[in-house]
Amino acid sequence: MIEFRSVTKRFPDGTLAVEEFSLVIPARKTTVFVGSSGSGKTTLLRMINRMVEPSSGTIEIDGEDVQARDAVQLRRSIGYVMQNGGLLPHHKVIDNVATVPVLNGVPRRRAREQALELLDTVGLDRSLADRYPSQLSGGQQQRVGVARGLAADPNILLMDEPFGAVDPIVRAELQQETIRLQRDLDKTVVFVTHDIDEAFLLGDQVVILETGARIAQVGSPSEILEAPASEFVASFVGVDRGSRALHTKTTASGTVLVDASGRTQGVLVDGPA
Ligand SMILES: Nc1ncnc2c1ncn2[C@@H]1O[C@H](COP(=O)(O)OP(=O)(O)OP(=O)(O)O)[C@@H](O)[C@H]1O
Repeated sequence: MIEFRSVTKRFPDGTLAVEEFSLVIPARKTTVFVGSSGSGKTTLLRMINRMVEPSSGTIEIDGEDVQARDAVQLRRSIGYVMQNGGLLPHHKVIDNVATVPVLNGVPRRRAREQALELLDTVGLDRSLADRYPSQLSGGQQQRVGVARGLAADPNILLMDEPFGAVDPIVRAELQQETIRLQRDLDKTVVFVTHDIDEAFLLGDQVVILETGARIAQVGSPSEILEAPASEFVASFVGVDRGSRALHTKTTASGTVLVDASGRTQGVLVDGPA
C-alpha cells in the first residue's frame, strides 16, 4: 500500500504542481491518475520513487516513509515505465532490460537469462534481444520498456503515459497486455494517462485530477460513471455528451450494444444462470 499524506510540491520557480494531496493506493491493484496536461500526474508519480522530492507532507510505502529509505535503492526497487520506453539507445534490448538487476548486484549472465524470460513475459520474440532500440517498432519499444520496469521484480510498477506515443491499434494491444500482466503478476501499479477511456479500462481505482493535483473524484470506474461528483467530472468522463449511454439494438445475428453515436460496442451474450 502506498499512502500520500497532505503532500505538496512547489517547484523552485514557484509552480505549485501538487497541493495538499492525500490518497491511499491499495496494494496489488491498478490505480490510474487521469487529468489534463499540467494537472500534476507525473509529479505525483515521481514523488513515489523520489525522482521528485515533496515540499511538504509524507509518502509511505507499507507504512514506511520513503524519506527514510536510500533514494537510489528505493528507485531501483520500484519499476518505472515512461513514455517512449525511456530506453538507452546505445544498448541492446537485452542489456536495456538487464541494467537494473546488474546494478542491484545480480551476476550479468543470470540477469541476461532473466531478461530473455522477461521478453517472453511481455510477448516479445527472443530474437529481438540483440537489436538496438532504434531497430524496433514503437510498440515493441514500449514492451521492452515494460520488461525493463519489471526486471528487478518490483512490488510496485509506475507507468507514466506508457502508451501515449503509439498508434491506436498497438495501444489497444498494449492495454490488453497490461491487463493480462496485472492478472498474472499481481503488482501494485500506478498508471498515469490523460485518456479517460484508458483509465477506465485499466484502473481498479481511478483518480480524476484537476490543476494542482486536486482530486475531483476517486473511485472505481463504475462508481465514477454512475455518480460523477461534479460537472467537471461529468464532462471529463463524457456523461453529459451521452457518449457513454449505451442502448440495445436487435440485429439479425442477435442483440448488440450501441453507443450514442450509433457505433456497436459489444454483443449481449447469455451468461450462466
Ligand atoms: N521541474 C519543474 N520546474 C517547474 N515546474 C514544473 C517542473 N516540472 C513540472 N512542472 C510544472 O508542474 C505542473 C505539473 O506538471 P506535471 O508534469 O506533473 O503534470 P502532468 O499532469 O503530468 O502533465 P502532462 O500530462 O502534460 O505530462 C505543470 O504546471 C508543470 O509545468
